[in-house]
Amino acid sequence: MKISIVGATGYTGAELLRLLAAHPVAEILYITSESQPDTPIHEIYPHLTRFCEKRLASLADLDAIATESQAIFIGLPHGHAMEVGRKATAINPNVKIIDLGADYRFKNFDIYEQWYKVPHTHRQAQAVYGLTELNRSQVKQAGIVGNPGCYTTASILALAPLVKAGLIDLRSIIIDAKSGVSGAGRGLSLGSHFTELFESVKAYNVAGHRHTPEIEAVLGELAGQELVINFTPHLIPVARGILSTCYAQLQEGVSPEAVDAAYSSLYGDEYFVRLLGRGGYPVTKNTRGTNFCDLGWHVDKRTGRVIAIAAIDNLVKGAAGQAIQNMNVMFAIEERTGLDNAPLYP
Ligand SMILES: NC(=O)C1=CN([C@@H]2O[C@H](COP(=O)(O)OP(=O)(O)OC[C@H]3O[C@@H](n4cnc5c(N)ncnc54)[C@H](OP(=O)(O)O)[C@@H]3O)[C@@H](O)[C@H]2O)C=CC1
Ligand SMILES: CC(=O)N[C@@H](CCC(=O)OP(=O)(O)O)C(=O)O
Repeated sequence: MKISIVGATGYTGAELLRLLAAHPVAEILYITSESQPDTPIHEIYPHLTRFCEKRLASLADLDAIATESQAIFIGLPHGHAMEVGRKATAINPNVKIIDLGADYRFKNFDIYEQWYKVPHTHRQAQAVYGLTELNRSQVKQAGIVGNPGCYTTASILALAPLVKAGLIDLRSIIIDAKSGVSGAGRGLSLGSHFTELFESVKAYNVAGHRHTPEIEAVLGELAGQELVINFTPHLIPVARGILSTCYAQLQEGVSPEAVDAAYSSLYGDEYFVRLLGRGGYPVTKNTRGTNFCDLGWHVDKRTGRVIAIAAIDNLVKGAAGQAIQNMNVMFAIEERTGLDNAPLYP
């Protein structure tokens, strides 16, 4: 399996390199950076010393990258990935693309343009949304995968069983989610400054975060009808981890056992979804550095609401891990390959 990573100097690129170092089948051909070409990657990320000491190439090498690779992971800001995807697939129509950003996540390009404020220049209707547990059979056939966002992975996994089984009022969904700061990438900004973050928690992009239309599109497809949600993200002073707490009104007469059955039926056989059951409390630390999503749910008899909670590592199940899970599925490699490590604890 010959693969390359475009945008290897970002946090998701570095996490791909960390995880792929333990992948017995993937051979990394090219890794790229536009700001630091020719630099050995372990000089930028010393934790990769002995695991990946490759010198960075750049997009000037895209002809060779596209021709020689079977798959290209793209870890670039939105708007840039689709240009790389467009050029790479023109050079080699057989190369598979796994984009970690938003450019291939939407079937409705108007919604993408409305929320991301850039024109969509590679409109591939056949691109597959890479939430592996929900779309495995399509991922298997895909040439291009749009890997989901981090908040969306946790929130959709928490709500999908309830939506799919028709157990909740679709107009009542509220998602309250918290993310570690690596979710914002490696670039410097005032918001990710230690003194701004430490000993503090804040909400941001209330009623306007870009993961809102992504969650609505996927849950709407599962429900077979359009829906709208409230989604409020929060920044917390940790490096990794997302905790997504999701609320919805249960339909009249839905029993707690019916809620339990919806979760077991969708995820009972899923290795990377660990069901903590009714009354379970997922903890981000238990998923740290791994591709697991831990799920627990509660039924509040007083309010008639169900509260579903998901914990993931934003850089793994929320990005690089799920991207490798998708690569494994696309190339008929056992799905856990390179991803079956225990969490670092405490
Ligand atoms: N961080 C997270 O938890 C998650 C991130 N994502 C998405 O994955 C993608 C990568 O995120 P992340 O790794 O966090 O981002 P970073 O900001 O950490 O890294 C961005 C990467 O893109 C490159 N880059 C930046 N600007 C340009 C440009 N104009 N042209 C070409 N390359 C550029 C940088 O390379 P260099 O400067 O060396 O050229 C770097 O390798 C984004 O789309 C993000 O939204 C998705 C899920 C989770
Ligand atoms: C903490 C933080 O800033 N998180 C990022 C989401 C990261 C992610 O999943 O990004 P994309 O969907 O854009 O690929 C944010 O809120 O924009």
